[in-house]
Amino acid sequence: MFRLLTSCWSQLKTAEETQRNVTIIIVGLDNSGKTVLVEAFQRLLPSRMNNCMKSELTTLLLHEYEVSIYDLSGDMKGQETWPNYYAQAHGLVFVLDSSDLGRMQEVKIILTRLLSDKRVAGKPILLMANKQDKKDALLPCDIIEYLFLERLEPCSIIKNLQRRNHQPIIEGLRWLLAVIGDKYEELCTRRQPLPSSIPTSKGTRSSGERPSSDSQPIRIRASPKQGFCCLVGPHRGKKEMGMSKEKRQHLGQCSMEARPLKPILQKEGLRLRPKKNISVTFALDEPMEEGECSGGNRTWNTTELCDNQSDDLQPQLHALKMILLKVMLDQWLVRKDI
Ligand SMILES: Nc1nc2c(ncn2[C@@H]2O[C@H](COP(=O)(O)OP(=O)(O)OP(=O)(O)O)[C@@H](O)[C@H]2O)c(=O)[nH]1
Ligand SMILES: [Mg+2]
Repeated sequence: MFRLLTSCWSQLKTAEETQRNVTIIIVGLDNSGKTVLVEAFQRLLPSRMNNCMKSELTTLLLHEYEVSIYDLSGDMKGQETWPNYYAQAHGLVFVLDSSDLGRMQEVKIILTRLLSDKRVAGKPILLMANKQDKKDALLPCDIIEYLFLERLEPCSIIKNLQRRNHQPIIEGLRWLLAVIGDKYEELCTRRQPLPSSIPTSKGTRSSGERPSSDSQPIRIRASPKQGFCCLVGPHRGKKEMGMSKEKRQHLGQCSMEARPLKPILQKEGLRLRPKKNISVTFALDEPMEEGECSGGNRTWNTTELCDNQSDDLQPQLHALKMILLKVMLDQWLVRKDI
């Protein structure tokens, strides 16, 4: 009996010792689906009530991680508070509404601003292209093209509305945690506590209030096998690969002209450069050629999901709800050009 108790105790201690506390912030424009995403996480994973009752904070348990997730508001007032959380975060999730073409330029600008922040540089970011179920949604390769994401991890996940399996968003979170886990010590040393008082905006999470028409919980079905590469691989037609003329025109009608991120960063005195000896999986750089999709000429670092791509996915592409684009931001350095 004593031995049994000792063994239970030592197992408990080991579990405690190996537990890692991770902080993730979820950002993106208002109405992009951040809160819905957190609610989906809460449904899928064991969560913990927070004593401090901060409405924007959710604590989830996944494997050896205790994950504190801050769901930050995306309206103008909320965006002003984001920088307060950067130093505390181990990693970020950026959610964008793929169907809101009129705000794609705004997405690009805030993403640029985000990536330029020294407190964010080197931290992993999971980019989620949400609302793929909407008929006007930009295809993932269009988003890559528009945001000038040159390359993506091929293990990105596609969500399919038709099947009842939420596993992919968990896979996305797992990916983020795995990257954080790899450089946990380093990320921890960079962390700073939250400022004691952060002005709140209306957008702190309030479960339950959802505007009517779009009110669908996330239903994501695709298995991790449905890798991003099946959307952007060379077997797709050129027309599908590039942005349609109408969409380009629509984007062109936005109040602000689309500009590559690199010049924006340079104008702001910032420079992107790849780390030496590391294969780059995500680059913010020059725009691609017309009709060329980032997947067309990429060299995949891993064959894991490319091998799993399936042609029978093709008819379902427009029914996809959400796509996770795993962005290896940590393989790029953003630094002040002195
Ligand atoms: N059609 C569709 N609607 C979605 C999807 N995800 C979220 N929505 C809807 O989009 C609206 C906004 O979602 P929220 O999660 O509140 O957006 P948010 O990013 O938290 O917005 P802020 O808190 O204002 O920054 C809600 O009506 C959701 O039901 C999706 O994948 N497809
Ligand atoms: Mg919200």
